[in-house]
Amino acid sequence: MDENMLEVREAYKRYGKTSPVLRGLNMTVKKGTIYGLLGPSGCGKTTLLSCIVGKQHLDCGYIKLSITKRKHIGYMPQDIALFQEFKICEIFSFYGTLYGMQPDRAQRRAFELCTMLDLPNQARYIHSLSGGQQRRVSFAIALLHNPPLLILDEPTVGMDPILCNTIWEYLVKLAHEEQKTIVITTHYIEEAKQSNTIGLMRRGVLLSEESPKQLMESQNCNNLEQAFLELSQKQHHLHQLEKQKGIRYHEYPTSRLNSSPLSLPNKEWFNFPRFLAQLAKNIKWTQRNIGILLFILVLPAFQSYFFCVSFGRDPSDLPFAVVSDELNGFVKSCDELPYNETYSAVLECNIPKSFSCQFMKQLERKLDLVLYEDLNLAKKDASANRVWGVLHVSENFTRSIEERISEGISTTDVAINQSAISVWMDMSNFIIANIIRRNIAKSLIDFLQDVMAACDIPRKVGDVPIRFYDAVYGSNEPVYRHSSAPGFICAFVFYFTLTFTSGAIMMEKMFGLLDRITVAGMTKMEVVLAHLVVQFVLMTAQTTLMLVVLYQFYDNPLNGDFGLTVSLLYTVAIVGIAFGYFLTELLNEERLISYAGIGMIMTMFLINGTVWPMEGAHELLKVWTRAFPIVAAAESYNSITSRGYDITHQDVYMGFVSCIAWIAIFSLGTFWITTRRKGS
Ligand SMILES: Nc1ncnc2c1ncn2[C@@H]1O[C@H](COP(=O)(O)OP(=O)(O)OP(=O)(O)O)[C@@H](O)[C@H]1O
Repeated sequence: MDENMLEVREAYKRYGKTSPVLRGLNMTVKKGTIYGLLGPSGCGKTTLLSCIVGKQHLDCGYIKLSITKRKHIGYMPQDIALFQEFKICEIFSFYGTLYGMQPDRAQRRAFELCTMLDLPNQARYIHSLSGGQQRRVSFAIALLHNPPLLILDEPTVGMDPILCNTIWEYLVKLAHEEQKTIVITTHYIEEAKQSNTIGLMRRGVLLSEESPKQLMESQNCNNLEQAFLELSQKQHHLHQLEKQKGIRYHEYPTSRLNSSPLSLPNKEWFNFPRFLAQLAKNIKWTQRNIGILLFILVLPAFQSYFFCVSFGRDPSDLPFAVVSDELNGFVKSCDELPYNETYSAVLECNIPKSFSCQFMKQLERKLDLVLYEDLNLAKKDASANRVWGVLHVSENFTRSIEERISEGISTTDVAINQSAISVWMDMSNFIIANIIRRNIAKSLIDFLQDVMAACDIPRKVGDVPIRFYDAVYGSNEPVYRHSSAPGFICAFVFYFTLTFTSGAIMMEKMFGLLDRITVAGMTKMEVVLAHLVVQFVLMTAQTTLMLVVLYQFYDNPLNGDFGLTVSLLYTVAIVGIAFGYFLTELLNEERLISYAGIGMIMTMFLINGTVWPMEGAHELLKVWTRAFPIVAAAESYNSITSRGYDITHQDVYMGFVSCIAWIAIFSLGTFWITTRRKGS
């Protein structure tokens, strides 16, 4: 092994249940040599390199490296994998810190590489560079710390031939003069001639592993392409023969006895400079995407504002038809009624105009009354959705009301019928229908009290015989918004942190950035902590704005301890972050994560009491609904803010317990999927 930098033995690898990509591959790379790995597209070169640098695990077999630290590898992935919002110099400084280089050394080395690779001014942003220039920056990063082992996945794709030549000359110099070991994949077979060894890969195995000269001699060819063709044909014929004879060499092994991860575990789980570099990178990204930042900051405040001004307020300007036969054929409106007389022989009622007008006066405070003369026309308009309903008052309404008061139980059936107000309503909207019904009933009670007063009877005689004392919690005139606010606030805090976390992680994952920085030595812990710092600052700003809107500008109840309220919101935010990480590991696709996030928040709104109280849910749902993320937290938030409970109350601490349990579940889930993924 002393002579060898890298050994791969009996390597098997497949993705899911598909046919294996690596089928018992063996590879040996000597120290101080260039190893050109050639093969057709899809033969498994990138998969093999990913296993060598530790991005993935083999299913079976092992990889032996004679280096001891991850940072001894210089890795250039196939994807460009660069932070687009960074300047060239900032990228070098970032990777310099990851590799543990002194800033001035990193700068000097960056300058050398930029000159050699003919890169533009280091103050240029990555996104302003051409594809080829970005590839060269990516190549320079792999060389930055002058590592003993270079793993380069197609570094020369799309490059100018002169530059390719310069790069190969440089690689040859590195291998021969500085004893660096280089494993390089390329599609340009001819350029690989400069390698010391060529590995020809096809169908997941190496067909040969020789120097270019030996390879051409052994295949009796005078160029590498022909040699590769010869070997491929031999492999094909052998494969056909084996198939005919029913021999199945290189099948995926049923046991995983030899499977082993890369022999370079990252022992240092946390390194402060690396953490700072990642944090500075996150801050820079946030600063350079100021539009997104402002959107993230202001959106919750806007949502809170819209919630306060639109949610739970009584619908107004609802048109409602009134047909009063007391007026019909006589006058057009109550204003035109000329008289003021009593009809009762017993009572001396001082009736201002008529009782139907008195009732309408109460009702028009709540509804937009439209007077009709014809009942059928009013009903037609209700059917045509022009009014929310029709209210009909009979011709003898005032007289029959008086009779009901004066005659009591001797009131005639005719008077009882004529004193009843008839209503036909559009009940298609549950909330509006119930509010109209409530308003009619309330107006009727107020009207009856007016009648009592008009007839010189104490007002309270017309009162409903029930007395509501001061509310134990909340107000005597409950506002729907107040009871929905806890569910709304908790769901939004959860959702915002979830989207920000998954967005940030996916952005790094999608372009291969996360893999690259991980290979360069960054640990998951450093990535997570750096993200958490930015997330907490943003979350604090978001929550502050949200709370100001909800509690300073609008009168939502805040009766409990403010510190406890904020602590609960932070706990909810951590659930959102944990769920964000979980989704990014589970789904690995931005679109699916968005669907999952939206599905989650919709479900929350349905079951956490925002739209309807949990107590109204089906019995079976009621049993487990509190176990759902954020539902117990919303209940806890309500108990703190509306009832003023403290942490010792079960309703309050169960919110925290539920959140902590979900944080643990999502974190363990993330950990489990991460470890499984590497192996698949
Ligand atoms: N993450 C993945 N999930 C499922 N299949 C994958 C994944 N990555 C690669 N593959 C499949 O594995 C096979 C080998 O892919 P790989 O990228 O290793 O080939 P390659 O030789 O590097 O190809 P190229 O030269 O085009 O880059 C391909 O069939 C590819 O579709």
